[in-house]
Amino acid sequence: MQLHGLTKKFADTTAVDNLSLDVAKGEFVSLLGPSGCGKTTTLQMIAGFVDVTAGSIILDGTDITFAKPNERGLGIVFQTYALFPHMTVEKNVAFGLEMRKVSGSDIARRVRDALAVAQLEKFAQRYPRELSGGQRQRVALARALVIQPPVLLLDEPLSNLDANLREEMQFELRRIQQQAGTTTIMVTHDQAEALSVSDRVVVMREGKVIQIDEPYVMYENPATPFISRFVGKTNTFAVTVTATEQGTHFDLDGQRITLKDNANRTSHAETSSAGTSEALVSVRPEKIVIDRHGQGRFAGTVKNSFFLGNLWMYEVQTAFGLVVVSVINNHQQVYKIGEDVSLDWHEDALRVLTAEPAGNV
Ligand SMILES: Nc1ncnc2c1ncn2[C@@H]1O[C@H](COP(=O)(O)OP(=O)(O)OP(=O)(O)O)[C@@H](O)[C@H]1O
Repeated sequence: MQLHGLTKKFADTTAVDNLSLDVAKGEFVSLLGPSGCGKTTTLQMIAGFVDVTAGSIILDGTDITFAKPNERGLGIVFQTYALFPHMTVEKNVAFGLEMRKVSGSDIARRVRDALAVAQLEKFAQRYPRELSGGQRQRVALARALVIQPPVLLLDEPLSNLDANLREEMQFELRRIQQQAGTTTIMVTHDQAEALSVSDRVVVMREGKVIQIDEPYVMYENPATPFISRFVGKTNTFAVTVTATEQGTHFDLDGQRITLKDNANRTSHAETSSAGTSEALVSVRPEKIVIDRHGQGRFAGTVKNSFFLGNLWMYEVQTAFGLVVVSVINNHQQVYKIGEDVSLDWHEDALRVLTAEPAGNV
């Protein structure tokens, strides 16, 4: 499916601004961004529920920009997955095929297959009220997949589930999608969900696409300070970067730090005649090494500690601000509030983010 310059204006709001995206067959793409960034409007335009102001939607070579929703044949699962309460799971899943006048024996076979993929066989004769939230969500998925849609649209499909179930269902969603091989576009504001299930993530902000990348690439190389904070947690420091023939460096707490070539994702930094530019340097909490024996280059004091089960998170006061450090809980590295520590990181861990205009970070 290709989206070309998709734009939606509501009176004085441009909800979606010139969005282009090419989704490959079988690919799982997530639209990720904060509330109001235009994700749902994009999905609604693809589904045909919202008219397009400009641009086009191409499905398997056919322009469907102005097709009615039911002519598009897309599978759709919304946050409130309205199952038919008076129908069994089996009947709910069969409904779309009956509407399409598929023959009885084909219906039975396809429903059986869809229930198997969603691991719902033993619930086939139950009613929705007799199922848990996660099971109901799997019925909604099976119902959407059974029609073998060319594209499956998911709008915050897991947001009604509680935290544990949600995480479990992320893996389920990925498994079911891969097994069915269905091209999928999902809307979410949850970055962990987007990273864990998608082949590629599209980050949107104020109607515009600001980065499209594979989850790992996006996490390692966020294009802007906004993305580095929105996708995962990070520490940022404002520094003055100097470019010389020998390389690029900046000073932090009396140390000269030379940047590796891979550190600079954004190339449009304004460089002054002295060869300096203002930049934000970022380093992820898990890439910082904390040490109580003074092995690191930067001195600090533990201000706060948070136990997260698999991780400890420490807030460490340094000369260049409060730094968040995460350490895997391996029973060895437990630091107390008030303890003096030192911090360091591998030079590969640094990323330089060009500062966005004031008020836009
Ligand atoms: N029917 C409408 N009329 C006017 N403005 C609208 C309409 N629908 C959406 N908008 C506006 O368009 C912008 C994008 O909304 P959209 O619902 O696509 O965002 P979103 O990223 O999906 O947010 P959320 O995560 O909160 O659902 C918002 O500023 C919203 O107020």
